[in-house]
Amino acid sequence: MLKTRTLLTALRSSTPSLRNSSTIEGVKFNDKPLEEPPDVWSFDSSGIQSFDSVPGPKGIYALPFIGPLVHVKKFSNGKIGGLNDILRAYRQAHGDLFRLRIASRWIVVVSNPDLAKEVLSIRVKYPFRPEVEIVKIFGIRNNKEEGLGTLQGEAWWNLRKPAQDHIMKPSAVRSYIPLIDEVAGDFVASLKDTRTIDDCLQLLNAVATECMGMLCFNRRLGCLQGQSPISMEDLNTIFTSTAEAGKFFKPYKYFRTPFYRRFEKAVLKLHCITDNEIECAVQRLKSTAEESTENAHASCPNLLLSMMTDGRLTKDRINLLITNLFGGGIDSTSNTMTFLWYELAANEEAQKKVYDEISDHSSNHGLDTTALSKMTFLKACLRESMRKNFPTNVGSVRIFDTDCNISGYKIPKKTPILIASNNISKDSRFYKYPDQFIPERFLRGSDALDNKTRHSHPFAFLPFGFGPRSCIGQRFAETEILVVTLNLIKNFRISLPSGSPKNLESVTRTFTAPAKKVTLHLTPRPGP
Ligand code: HEM
Repeated sequence: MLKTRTLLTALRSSTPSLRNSSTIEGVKFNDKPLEEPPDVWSFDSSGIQSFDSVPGPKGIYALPFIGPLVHVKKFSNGKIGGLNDILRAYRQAHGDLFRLRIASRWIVVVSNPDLAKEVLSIRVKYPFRPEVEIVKIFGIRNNKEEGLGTLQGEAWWNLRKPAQDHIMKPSAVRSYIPLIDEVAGDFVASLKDTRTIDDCLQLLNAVATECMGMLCFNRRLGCLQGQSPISMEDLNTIFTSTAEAGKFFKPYKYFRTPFYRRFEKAVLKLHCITDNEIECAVQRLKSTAEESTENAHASCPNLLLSMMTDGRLTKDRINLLITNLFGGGIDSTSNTMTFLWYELAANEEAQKKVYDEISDHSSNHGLDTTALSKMTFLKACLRESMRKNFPTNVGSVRIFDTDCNISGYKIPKKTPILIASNNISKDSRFYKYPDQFIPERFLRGSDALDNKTRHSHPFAFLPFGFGPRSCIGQRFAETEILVVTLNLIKNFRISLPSGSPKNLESVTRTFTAPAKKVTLHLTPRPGP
């Protein structure tokens, strides 16, 4: 808890000797040298097989540019299907480790949890994720540094380390529970007279934006009353464009195409919104600090303030980070929550168990932190929903700057290695009955299930990635989804319109989204 005096000290502190410091009206920021990340990986190359022996397409299918075109045709019956379908077909043809051409480059794909573990356990100083070209080009054309998701090397680490110290600490996330609970409570109250949610995702976008407003700017943005500062259309443009921009032809590299211009406009708007919000948040902090008595703000968790007073980040980098968090935290959670609600609506029995669990553990006096930790079945439902409706496109990609040994093959440095997590989580070898919603898979001690049905390999399910480059917002996202869902199910029984399919079809952009509008019916539960 931050007391007013601490706030004042933090806001007034200034150290003349700090390097790279900049100021927001008297608030000092600086870049302190960071402790070095751990060991660099090296391997013994004796006795391993060459890269050419890695299974994969041969002959015409292995040719640069031509290969990808013909193999897409071959493996998808002439249709350019989803990348996951193509990877599944490749796995069936070549096994769990194969290489294939994307344009002129080789990439290596691993499709089982043991191989995923092998790749993700390679410890390097700065894990490298492939660049997103359109983001890079935007940065160059607008003189803006790249964000956490696409920065590399030491620059990435210098941003990631202080950010994760503040965002990933369980105590930091716990302190946001009452604030998320407040948003969730208001949301559920706004549904009092609603019997049908026409477009679930649209509504959840507003809830997720409101929650991110609390995390990033410490203020209620008013999204539940239709006052969202960012339009969902702009966020859609950003995420759809980053997914689309990776495709074969990239004219936006050379010209400001209409596609690129739409992307640029949406990202600039996002920057403008966060810059403005941060400025206002700093002003609010200053006036709070100048008041002599303690008030509500002083005892609230405050990510922005803790970063400003931490001393390792400049003002520009804090703005960049907050922009990443705000932009990255909306689409991801709203889509994931929509799938979870669909599953609960489609699976009456699971929903009843969630309701019973909520009735057993929650009270009417706000959400108790320990109560949330007891909602094990609800958590299992979330995980099972993410397994079945995997939230991201394909899976994590890693690139190493030294050669490495994967399963006895030498993988040359700089070769992207893709962990096909989306496919692994739906592979019947690791999850029997993959199309069925069986939350018990993720319950500890669920001995009634056999090993093939139960979740039994930690690397078979990686919706947030793994390791130092994993999702920095994981804890916040999970907490938000659980708290909002808990509030909904506590107050309403949810169901699908008659004739709805059991499984919701999806489209993959950066985050997986429902292919069609999701409509839900609400039946109020009896009061306490
Ligand atoms: C259900 C919701 C979410 C899912 C499924 C998700 C998933 C992911 C995944 C798979 C990655 C890449 C991991 C890897 O390469 O190994 C990632 C990275 C990232 N996520 Fe999330 N995410 C979610 C919510 C959030 C939220 C709420 C925030 C912000 C508060 C956030 C911010 C980020 C950032 C900044 C990165 C880049 C981290 C880095 O490269 O160091 N995410 N996320």
